[in-house]
Amino acid sequence: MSTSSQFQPLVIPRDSDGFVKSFTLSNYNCPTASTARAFFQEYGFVVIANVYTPEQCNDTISDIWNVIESFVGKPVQNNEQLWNQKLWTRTGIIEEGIIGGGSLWTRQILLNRQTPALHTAFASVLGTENILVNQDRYGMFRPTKEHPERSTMTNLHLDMNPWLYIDQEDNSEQLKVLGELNYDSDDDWITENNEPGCSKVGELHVQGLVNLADNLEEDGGFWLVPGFHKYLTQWADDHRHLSKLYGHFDQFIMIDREYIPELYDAACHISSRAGSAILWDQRTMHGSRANRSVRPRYAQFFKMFPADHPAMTPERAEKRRKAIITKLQAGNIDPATDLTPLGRKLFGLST
Ligand SMILES: O=C(O)CCC(=O)C(=O)O
Repeated sequence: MSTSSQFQPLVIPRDSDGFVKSFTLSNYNCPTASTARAFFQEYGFVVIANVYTPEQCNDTISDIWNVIESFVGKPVQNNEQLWNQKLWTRTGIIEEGIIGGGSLWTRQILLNRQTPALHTAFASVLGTENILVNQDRYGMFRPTKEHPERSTMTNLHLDMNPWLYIDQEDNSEQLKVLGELNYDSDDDWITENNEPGCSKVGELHVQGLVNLADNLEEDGGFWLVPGFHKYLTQWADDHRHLSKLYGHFDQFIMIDREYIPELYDAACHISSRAGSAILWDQRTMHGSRANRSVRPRYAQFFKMFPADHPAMTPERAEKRRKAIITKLQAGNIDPATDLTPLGRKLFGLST
């Protein structure tokens, strides 16, 4: 008989419009940053408001459509009839509403990564301003109210392997995987995201997204099990039988409702306003709900991590730097003039 205690999901504070409580940060040292960090530690996530300006949200939505139209090969933004399954299979991971297969490298997606308020949000939660930004993709969920077949898959997952996380004695596997990255494939950037090391070392890993339009529960999008980050090690130990469904070294674990109905019942949609960032602890069971509304859901995904992480050897940092410079050039971005000093640091081009 299991002696483990039962997980009690937390109730999330919301405002009168149904949006989850958010924090506005003026800088890394402001008193609200400590309050936001305490909220993150308690709930496993935090919403930071006003990270992108309304103009930046609109420009980024336009960029998402440019990317979609480049994938499908014709203009579709203004004709919803064309947002059909046949065309959409060309846009990325259609079941999860992800635009792009590996990471994306447009001018807008790259320049967004040097947004000072985004840096402040991650720095406040990570407890250091000396951080690097990853390279990732966009999310776009088509409206489904009149087209249920366009729905994404409501899912819960972890961008890590919870059983490796609790069973490993040290971070040697993480150091090996990250040390072997050559950054010659767009998928390498996703591999970089999903190596949190082991529970005994206990690093904090923080993922995030910015919602580009107001995002209510009926629009679908990001949801999570509040407070799960503190329960992950016990949960992984109690659910070892599920590990057989995955490869030993898999670092993306999506779990169907039939195996964890209690977590699907406990998961909450993190409704937030346009321009808000949602940051979450990588140990938190999370994913997305399907859209049920007449509005698209738009988002950009992130991870940031301390620049002085032991796995960032000089050799790896140099390969990463060269790969980013090549991509910046392809995106018509001159690091000297288009990136800010903060941007050059975040991209790992200067210390
Ligand atoms: O907001 C979403 O669409 C899901 C994001 C997510 O699960 C992730 O980035 O790991």
